[in-house]
Amino acid sequence: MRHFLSVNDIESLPDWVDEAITLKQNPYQFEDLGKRKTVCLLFFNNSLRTRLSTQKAAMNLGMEVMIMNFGSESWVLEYQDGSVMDQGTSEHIKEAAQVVSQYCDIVAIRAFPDLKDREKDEAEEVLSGFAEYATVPVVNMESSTGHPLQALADAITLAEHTPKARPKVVLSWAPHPKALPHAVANSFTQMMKLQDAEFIITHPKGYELNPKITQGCQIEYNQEKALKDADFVYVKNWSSYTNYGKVLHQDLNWTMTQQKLGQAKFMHCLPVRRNVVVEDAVLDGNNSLVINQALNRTFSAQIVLKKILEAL
Ligand SMILES: NCCC[C@H](NC(=O)CCC(=O)O)C(=O)O
Ligand SMILES: NC(=O)OP(=O)(O)O
Repeated sequence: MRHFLSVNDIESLPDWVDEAITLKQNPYQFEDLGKRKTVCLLFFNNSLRTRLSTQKAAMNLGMEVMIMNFGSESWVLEYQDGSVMDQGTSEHIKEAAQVVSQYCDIVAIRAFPDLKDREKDEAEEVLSGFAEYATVPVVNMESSTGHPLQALADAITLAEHTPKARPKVVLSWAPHPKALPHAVANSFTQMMKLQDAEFIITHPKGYELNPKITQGCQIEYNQEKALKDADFVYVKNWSSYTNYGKVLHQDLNWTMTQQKLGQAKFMHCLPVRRNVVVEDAVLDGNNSLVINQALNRTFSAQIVLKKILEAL
């Protein structure tokens, strides 16, 4: 079965990016491919872009779309094998995943981490549970550890705006009042490893990402040094990985400003906290690509759904 669970499920990043850019010119080219096919979007967490862009992508391919806020509207699921279900969980993932599969041809899932127990989050019980027991392909719409649809949209955006063959791309940590997941930063890093680019990650000490993911990446603790001559600056907050799920500090010296950005293009997956993560002048200026990134979410989802439909 052809699941799309992580950046590793992108067969060829340059080919998929090219295909997405072509599709963007003619989004209805494959409007018959999804005829009488249904995608079921299950949300355990909030969303604006992922929900609407994935729905739009499916509609462009002629698919039917069913959406459910699973976290608030369905039964609380059990994931443990062999558990005695006499506590708060009402239905096992084994039945739920098989049942959902009978109503659709593809199931897409958003399930964020709790950010309390690293081992539990890394086990990806929701996404992996569905991937194990569903009888249809599963798509990751942001899980505990990855957001591959976002990374693919970011690759499309980079390709559309790159000024040179080997751009300098900086992933810069930013302050945030809440403890946020590592998923976006993880998938962006994994995607950048597949690019011909000078890639640098910058963050305060203590905010190191999973070393398995950043292995081989340049890490620079001095933000100013990292940002020098950058072509693209991707800003994102994440909570500590080593001191798992903790907000160590909210140092506003790391907020992205127009002055720090210089001539570089600004990127962020959204939603973004204005004047905490990034100052107004950047978002309201000409170098912000955030709205383009959000548009490209449609085409990253459309490429993924198209590949899956073609393999059904
Ligand atoms: N899907 C894009 C980002 C989702 C999530 N951000 C958030 O939860 C921000 C919420 C807030 O700012 O209250 C994250 O960082 O992974
Ligand atoms: N970028 C992104 O995934 O946005 P939503 O959380 O609004 O879907």
